[in-house]
Amino acid sequence: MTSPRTLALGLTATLALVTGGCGRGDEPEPTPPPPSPSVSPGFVVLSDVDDRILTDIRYATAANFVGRRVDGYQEPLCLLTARAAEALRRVQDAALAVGRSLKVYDCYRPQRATDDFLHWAAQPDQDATKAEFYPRVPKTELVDRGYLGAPSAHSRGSTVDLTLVDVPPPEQARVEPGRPLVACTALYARRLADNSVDMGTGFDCFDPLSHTDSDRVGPTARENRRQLRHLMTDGGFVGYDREWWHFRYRDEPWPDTYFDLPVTRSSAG
Ligand SMILES: C[C@@H](N)C(=O)N[C@H](C)C(=O)O
Ligand SMILES: [Zn+2]
Repeated sequence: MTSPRTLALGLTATLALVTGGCGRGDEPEPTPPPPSPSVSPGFVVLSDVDDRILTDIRYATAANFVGRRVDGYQEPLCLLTARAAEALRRVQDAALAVGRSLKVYDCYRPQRATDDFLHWAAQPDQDATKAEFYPRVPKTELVDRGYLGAPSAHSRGSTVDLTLVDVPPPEQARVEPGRPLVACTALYARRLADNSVDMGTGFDCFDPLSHTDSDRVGPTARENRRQLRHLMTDGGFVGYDREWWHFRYRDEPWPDTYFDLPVTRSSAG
């Protein structure tokens, strides 16, 4: 069993303390983790708890802001603490009752994946995905502006990135490598093919337009964001003012522990 890491890791810990990571808005400030015990997080695979929830684990593919599979994502699975997964199952019940389904983009995120993000963010020349994912924000500012958490609540196993999809779900087009990049801030019909409802921006669009309460998105997107937030808040999750897709389970079992197990079925249990 890989033990959780303390994050007394120089750059990562320094960034966490200096920037507050995703500690803005509704999210509490991340506290420096204590020396980590050797504990098993008790993760479950979300589809084992609720196979009605759609999954599109972008960091296990090249369809993400880094432009390649991210370190630690060995399988396209959503791992979560049992508590968060059960809560999400209840949110899915409520979503289906209003004709919509949840679709998760990211769940538990190993610390090595955050390290990969930070390493990528520190390479100004690796800007191949800028036109799509952060067209108006310099990559060197992604951490300071709160779009990348360091450390990230995702590594505690009870935080999810997700959206809403109509039921029955429209077909999702395959994302072709080498496709022309379209800004995530573009109109719904022009953005990266995704079967989700219009949220005003694509997922992982690092831009002020993604701020949950932005008044610069259209009325449909505003209503869809309100609906997602309402469903998640009622289910015990806390949103984040910088990213409409990011929610942390309020009663998380590991509020101070950051794990580094890879995303693979054998990390559950
Ligand atoms: C990278 C994005 N999907 C996200 O989750 N951002 C927050 C701030 C995080 O990294 O914790
Ligand atoms: Zn997130």
